[in-house]
Amino acid sequence: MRVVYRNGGGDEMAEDDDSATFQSTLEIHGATHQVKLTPTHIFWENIYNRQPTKSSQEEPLFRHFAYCVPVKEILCVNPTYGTSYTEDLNQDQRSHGSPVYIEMRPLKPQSFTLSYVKRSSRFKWKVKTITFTSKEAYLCQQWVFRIRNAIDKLGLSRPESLLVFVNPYGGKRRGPKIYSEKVAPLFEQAGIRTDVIITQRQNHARDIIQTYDLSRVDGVICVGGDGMFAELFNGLIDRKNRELGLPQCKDQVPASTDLRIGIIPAGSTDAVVYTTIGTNDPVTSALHIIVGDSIGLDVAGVYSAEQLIRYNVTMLSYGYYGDMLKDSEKNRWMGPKRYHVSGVKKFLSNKSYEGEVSLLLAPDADTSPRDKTVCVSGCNECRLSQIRDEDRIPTRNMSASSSSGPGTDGWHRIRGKIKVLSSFTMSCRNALTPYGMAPGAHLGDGTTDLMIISDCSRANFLKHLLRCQDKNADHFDFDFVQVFRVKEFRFRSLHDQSEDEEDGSRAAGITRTNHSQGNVLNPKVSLWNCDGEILETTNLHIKIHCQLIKIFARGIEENEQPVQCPSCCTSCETDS
Ligand SMILES: Nc1ncnc2c1ncn2[C@@H]1O[C@H](COP(=O)(O)OP(=O)(O)OP(=O)(O)O)[C@@H](O)[C@H]1O
Repeated sequence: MRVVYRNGGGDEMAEDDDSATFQSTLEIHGATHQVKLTPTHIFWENIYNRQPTKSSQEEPLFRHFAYCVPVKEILCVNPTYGTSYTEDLNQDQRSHGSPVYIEMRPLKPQSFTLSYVKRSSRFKWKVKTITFTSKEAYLCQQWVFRIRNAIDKLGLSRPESLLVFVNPYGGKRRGPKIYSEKVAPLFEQAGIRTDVIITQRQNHARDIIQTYDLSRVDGVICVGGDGMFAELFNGLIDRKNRELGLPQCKDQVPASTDLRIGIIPAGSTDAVVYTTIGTNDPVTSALHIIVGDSIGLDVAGVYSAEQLIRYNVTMLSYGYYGDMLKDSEKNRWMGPKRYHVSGVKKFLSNKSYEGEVSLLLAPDADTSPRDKTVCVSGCNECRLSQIRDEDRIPTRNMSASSSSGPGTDGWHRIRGKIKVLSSFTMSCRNALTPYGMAPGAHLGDGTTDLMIISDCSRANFLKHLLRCQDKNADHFDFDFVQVFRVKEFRFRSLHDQSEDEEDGSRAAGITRTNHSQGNVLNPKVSLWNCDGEILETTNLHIKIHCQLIKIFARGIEENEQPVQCPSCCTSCETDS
């Protein structure tokens, strides 16, 4: 028999005949249910609600609705005990009766609660708790044991201990409140130990990571925005490579970090959580951490004169977005609205900057930034890229379609007045651009989507900006916009006297540099916006490192739809 099962994320087909490892009848709200456990799912259905097939055409499917939860999305299962005798005594009896109480509880559980992930509105997860009861206490003990065993057998690598950094300064400054009210109780319920540090200053978290005993934790969490996340992964990559004695320079592939990073969104943009989970809901992020999700993210190494400046994962942008960020820092008190104010100011100033972009196209360019395919959970392109990267298969070179052809070294060169030069290592979804600034970019394919907007009129630039917010429009489809999927690129300003250092001596060690501070005063050069932080070095060389870090997420879930509870459902209980 096959049954259509229903969980919070949509109807799901699952075989329930042969693979049941445990089953019995149990009661939910006094109604008898048939409950089954298989290695991957737990199912329950009200045995009196079975709907026989209406016609023979429905065979072999015996279609009726039951409930199904994947074992990997069970948060915890706990026995519950009946009320104690003393709880039945009223306050008067307690205070004036016998000074000594003997607590009398049933020794064995007569019920157990199952807490699991339930999908609510788009991409959002919440906790659902349901209580199963039985007159046979032994049966409840067995269920708790079997379900815990099923979770263990999946080998999910769920965290037991976490180092948590809370940024009290980012976004609307609600990080500490979000953590203590929405996230800490969930970690506690899941039995996760935490060491919580409220950051006191910029780079505080990065400094702590350099010396903290990381062997004690299974992950590092930031409660903050993209800037805070960047601090954490920069700190972790630094630490790993320092311990291995690897220099962080352009020609050295950095070692990847083992510890996963979790992000509880409390920033202004939260592009990483929007792109990897689909929503900036703190509870959803906490639940992805608790169930032990994992996904690899590409990291762009940003180098100047061969030396590493920093690592980047979202947007790295020169021109308009750099100027806008610089201006917005003065208005941090406005919260996220500061970006709108500065965006308008910089739009009106309509500046472009002369420079040269050199780029090396992605070697396995079966995909393009303008593909309509979106990187989703379990993305095949990212999986293949990781295998290719591990095997280091020699790559072929492709010619660019709209740039000057490659030189003998395989590099394409584009020179001119540039309004925006943006590299998107992920699609960079956010509240304003729901499909992201680079909708086709992948999380882990070892490439970045490089957009070049040439000098253009304000009206044309406005058209482009408006299209970024329209999911049906292609904001790359203008003659002043070019986009390439690249593995590596360089930028050189035609007006930066202070930096012709690409051929300088190779740096060793992990010292990070920030050259040419003098450029801040040079009106002919702009700044870089690197994951929402300002970089004042103008001439940069960028290299993408495939899936260098791992985070607690699974990517955007395709076809995810909330499901309305049918009226027959007896399973709905408390949402915590
Ligand atoms: N106590 C603190 N005081 C000042 N700055 C801090 C403090 N703690 C952390 N920071 C810094 O605050 C910066 C911004 O933080 P965060 O990324 O969390 O918020 P945001 O910039 O508002 O959000 P987003 O990056 O998503 O736009 C980070 O660079 C971080 O280093």
